[in-house]
Amino acid sequence: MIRDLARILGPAHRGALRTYLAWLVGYAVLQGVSMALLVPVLDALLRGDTGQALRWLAVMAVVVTATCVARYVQAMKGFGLSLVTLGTLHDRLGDHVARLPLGWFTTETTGRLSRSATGGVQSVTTVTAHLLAPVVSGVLTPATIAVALFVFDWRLGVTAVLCAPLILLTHRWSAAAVGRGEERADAAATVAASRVVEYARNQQTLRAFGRASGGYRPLEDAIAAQRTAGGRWLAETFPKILSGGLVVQLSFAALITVGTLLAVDGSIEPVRLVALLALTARFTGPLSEAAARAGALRMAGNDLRRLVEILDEPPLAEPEESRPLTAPGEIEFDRVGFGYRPGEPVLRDVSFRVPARTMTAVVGPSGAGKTTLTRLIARFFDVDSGSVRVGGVDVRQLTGEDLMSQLSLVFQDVYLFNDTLEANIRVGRPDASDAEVREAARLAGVDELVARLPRGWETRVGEGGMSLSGGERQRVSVARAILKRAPIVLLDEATAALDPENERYVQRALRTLMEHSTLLVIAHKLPTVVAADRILVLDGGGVAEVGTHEELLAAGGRYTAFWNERRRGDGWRLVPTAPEGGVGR
Ligand SMILES: Nc1ncnc2c1ncn2[C@@H]1O[C@H](COP(=O)(O)OP(=O)(O)OP(=O)(O)O)[C@@H](O)[C@H]1O
Repeated sequence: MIRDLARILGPAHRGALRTYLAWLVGYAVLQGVSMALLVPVLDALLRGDTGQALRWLAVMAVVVTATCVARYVQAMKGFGLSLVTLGTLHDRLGDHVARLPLGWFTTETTGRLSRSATGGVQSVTTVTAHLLAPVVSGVLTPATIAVALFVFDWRLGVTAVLCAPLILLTHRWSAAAVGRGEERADAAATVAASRVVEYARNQQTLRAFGRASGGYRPLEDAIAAQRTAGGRWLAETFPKILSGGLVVQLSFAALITVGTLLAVDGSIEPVRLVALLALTARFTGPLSEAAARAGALRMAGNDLRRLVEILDEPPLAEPEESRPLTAPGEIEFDRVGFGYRPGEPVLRDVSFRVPARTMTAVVGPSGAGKTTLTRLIARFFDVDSGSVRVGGVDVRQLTGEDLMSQLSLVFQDVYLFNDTLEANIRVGRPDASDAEVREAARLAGVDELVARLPRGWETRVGEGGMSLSGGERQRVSVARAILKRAPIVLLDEATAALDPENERYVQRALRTLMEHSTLLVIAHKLPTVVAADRILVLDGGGVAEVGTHEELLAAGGRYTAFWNERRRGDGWRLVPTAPEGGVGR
């Protein structure tokens, strides 16, 4: 745990951690020594040797003063460190998460991150503020007392030393059970939390299918599992915690028994025995305190480990500096192999080139890997084999910033910030002039939308853009892309969002984008496919066919079959609905 803490604090604060630990150890030992000094003081007092008692009392006063100073310093340093831990953890988590591959952010990992960044960080800060001191002093103070018992009477010392491992083992056993139980309870709580989010997010779907009132089975199961894990945790750990306390009391009883037997035997004076029994009472007190806090410390240790695990997630390896682009605006896949899970390839040996300022339409059955292609270009994931090149350079040899400056992404899941429409478009290029923002909005059909909204440009769109329709959100996203003027645009022509009106605007926007950029479009609409310079047919994890619409129809292969099938379907129309016509060069 100390190692994890040192790793989180980093080299800048490791010295402070060492100093804190040194003061803590000093305090624990001094506390043991000050307690041990009770024996000669009481011994002298009970004998009636006041002078000797006063001399020992003076020594004790010095040691007690030193103990108080050490206690104060270690407590202040502990609090200071806990504040440093809080700040460092938030900074490091923030920096690290910003460098993680986007593919890392699943519902589960996001839930884990959110729990760790809030409750987990709070729990870790209690380690140096509250938990470590009682546990360390609860072990070291009794150890010092055991050494003193040896000095005063070796037989009592041996009894204490024999009891100590038993006490420590019992405490370790119960703390380990607390830790294991907490891990299970935490895992169940994380699942339950993500199910709650899922339940809230999917209300629309659940209601549409009449599933909202009858309960949501995955959520109920997750809550039941959380309850079971919590109950099991309590049932397993409670007896162990109790037995920890029992062992402490039994050890105290053993020390009294041995002391009494020695007094009966006459090998220890009753007066001395009284003094030694006062010391043995102090032997068990800190141990009980340590036992009480050991479970909490173990839980904080689990939180710490989970944070370290997040910080250990390998970030996207980025070069310090990008390699210069050799073919600006070009996209190339060179024998790319990729799968989301090991042993389950989605793309196999995929090679193709999209020359600069041309338009390529990607078509293929659902699940063929069309979206995956765009994710690899944007480096949400790294390829397993081969290379994806943007502007002639492997995306792994470009910094994240430089890669993103080459790309505009118009994907299905458009996120709109809870801000005005204008601010949402300006995200594309924050330093754009007002006129440029308006022009981009006009080309994407957002101005027509603005005219309909009560507060026009100042209309705030809700969090995640919920107050706009899917098609309207997509128009805002297209306006962002137009404004950004990136050399390459990756566009997913979301079928659901493309009613005839939206489609008209998207087609117009595509024409504008084509003037400056290379376009890779996951195409669902016939006009887009027909207008593309090249069509890439993706199937079975590979490129099945490449060519123009005419070439591919003439070839009579997979595209022709696909075309005929889709032409019969709703999503494809032979005649473009747009009055201005389809996309044309
Ligand atoms: N994040 C992910 N984790 C694991 N598997 C994934 C993930 N995203 C996609 N897949 C799987 O990879 C395969 C290709 O998915 P992809 O979304 O690229 O297909 P697509 O051709 O775009 O499909 P569609 O037209 O239905 O959107 C599918 O089998 C899909 O289940």
